[in-house]
Amino acid sequence: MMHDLELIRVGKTYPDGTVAVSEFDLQVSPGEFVAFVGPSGCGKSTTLRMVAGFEAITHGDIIIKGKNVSAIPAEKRPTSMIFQNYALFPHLNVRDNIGFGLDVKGVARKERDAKVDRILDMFDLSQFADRKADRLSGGQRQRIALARGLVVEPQILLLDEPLGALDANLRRVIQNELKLLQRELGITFVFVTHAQDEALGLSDRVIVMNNGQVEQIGRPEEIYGSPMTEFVARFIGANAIFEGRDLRQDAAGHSILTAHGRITGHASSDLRGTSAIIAAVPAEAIRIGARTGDQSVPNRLHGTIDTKHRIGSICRFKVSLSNGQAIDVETASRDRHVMALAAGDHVDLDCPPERVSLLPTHS
Ligand SMILES: Nc1ncnc2c1ncn2[C@@H]1O[C@H](COP(=O)(O)OP(=O)(O)OP(=O)(O)O)[C@@H](O)[C@H]1O
Repeated sequence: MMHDLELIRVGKTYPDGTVAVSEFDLQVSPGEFVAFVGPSGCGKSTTLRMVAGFEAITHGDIIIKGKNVSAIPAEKRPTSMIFQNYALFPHLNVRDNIGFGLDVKGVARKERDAKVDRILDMFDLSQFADRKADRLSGGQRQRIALARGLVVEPQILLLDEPLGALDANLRRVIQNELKLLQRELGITFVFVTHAQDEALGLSDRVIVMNNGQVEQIGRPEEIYGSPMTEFVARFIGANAIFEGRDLRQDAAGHSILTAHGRITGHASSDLRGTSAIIAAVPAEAIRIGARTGDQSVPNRLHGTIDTKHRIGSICRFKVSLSNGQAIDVETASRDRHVMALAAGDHVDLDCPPERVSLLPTHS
C-alpha cells in the first residue's frame, strides 16, 4: 500500500546550529490521524513546517503519495496547514477568509464560490458569511480556520496546536467535531499538540518526540500502557516509576530489586548488561485495598493514602509508600472497598506483572 506521507531520516539544523529534528522516520497511511506530542522545543512544529514546505529540510526526504516533495514549494504541495492563532485576516469577511486559499491557487470565481458555500454550510457558518473575522468568537474563528484549511481539499491536513487558544469546554467540543470531520472526510491529519490527553484521545497513532528525536510511535493504548523508553514513561500518563538494579529472569518474568523489594514485569527491550533499570507502572494498573498483611501476590507495596479525589467514575489516590515516594493510583470509584478507603488509611497495593514495563534508565 502506498503511504500518504513518509518521512525518511528527516533532519533540520537551523542556520544558528540548533539541531531541531534528527533522523525522523515515519510512515502515515491514507486517512490516518497521527499526533506529534512532546515538550516545548522538542521539534514538533519544525517537523510539521517541513512537511508543509514552510521550512527547508537539511537531511532526508519527505514523500507525499509516493512523490518526493523535498524540493517542492509549499503552495505546490497537496497539504494545508492550520495554526494555533488561526491566522485569519481580521478585516476580511468569513467568506473571503475561507476562499483565500482557492484565490491563491487561481480557482475560477464560480467554482470558488460554490466550494466556499458548501463548506460554510458544512461548518454551520452560513449565517456569518459576510461578517468580519474579528467580530466572531474563538470557537467560530477556529471553525473558519478549519474550513479554510479544508476548502482547498488537501490530501493531508496539518494542524499545529489548532485548539491551543480555546478554553477547556470549547476545546472539548471542537475536539469532537474534528474527530467526526476527519472520519467523514477520510483526509489524513497530522496534528501537533503538547497536550497528551488530546493526542491520546484523538489520534490513531501517537508520535512521542523528545529533543528533536522520535521516542516512540504507537497506538494510544500502546504508548500509554507499554512505554518503550524512560522518557515516554515519565511524560505520558501517570506512571509510578521505581528505580532498581539486579535484573533477574524466572518463570514469572523479569524482575529488579527496588526500595520496595522485587518488582516483576516485562522487558520491552534487551536489558542484558544494563545496570540501572526502572519499573514503570500505570496508575490505573495498581490495585489498592485495606492493609491485610498478605504477601502472597507479586509486586506487593505498602503505603498510606495522602489524598483521595473522586472524578466521575474514577477515584484518584495519592499514596505515600514506606520510603516516602508518592505515587498516583487510579481505580473505578464504584467498587465498595474503594469507596470505604479514606486519607490516612494504611493500604496494600499490587500490580499484575504484565502491566509493569522494565526499561533502561539514563539517570
Ligand atoms: N528559526 C529558528 N532558528 C533557530 N532555532 C529555531 C528556530 N525555530 C525553532 N528553533 C529551535 O528548534 C527547536 C525546536 O523548535 P520547535 O518550534 O519545532 O519545537 P516545538 O516542539 O514545536 O515547541 P513548542 O511546543 O514550544 O511549539 C527549539 O530548540 C527551537 O528553539
